[in-house]
Amino acid sequence: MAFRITKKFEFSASHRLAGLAPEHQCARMHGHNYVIELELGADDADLLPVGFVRDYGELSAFKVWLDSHLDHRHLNDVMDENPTAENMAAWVYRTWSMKFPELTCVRISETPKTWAEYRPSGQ
Ligand SMILES: Nc1nc2c(c(=O)[nH]1)N=C([C@H](O)[C@H](O)COP(=O)(O)OP(=O)(O)OP(=O)(O)O)CN2
Ligand SMILES: [Zn+2]
Repeated sequence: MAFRITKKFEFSASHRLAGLAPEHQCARMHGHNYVIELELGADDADLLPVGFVRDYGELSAFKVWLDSHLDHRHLNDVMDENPTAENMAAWVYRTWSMKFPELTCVRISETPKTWAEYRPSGQ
């Protein structure tokens, strides 16, 4: 795709990761100040006449959902899957790609040093 736009959002939440050795630090409940980025794309022919892939302002619906569903929540209570950054990125993609068909990638950061992304093949 020729055009890509991204918008960044933030939320805070706790989690614990199942399936790790008991002494692994992430097996204990702990929290992160998460950063999440949505990437949307369009080919030249699909750019809106105004010159947008999609108006950034329309992504405010995602912020509303984030604040009500994830912010200051315990992610193990919210998600059916283990709340790793990878699983979260894929879950958010599945949840929002219907609303935003231009969605190409979801990126999640748990710490300033780490990023996980979900980008279906071909996107
Ligand atoms: N591939 C993944 N690895 C880890 C995930 C994950 O979601 N995907 N999650 C965690 C923990 O939840 C947490 O993010 C800790 O990460 P880590 O970078 O290991 O923690 P630190 O900040 O303490 O690491 P430093 O080495 O001190 O910077 C773990 N792994
Ligand atoms: Zn963690």
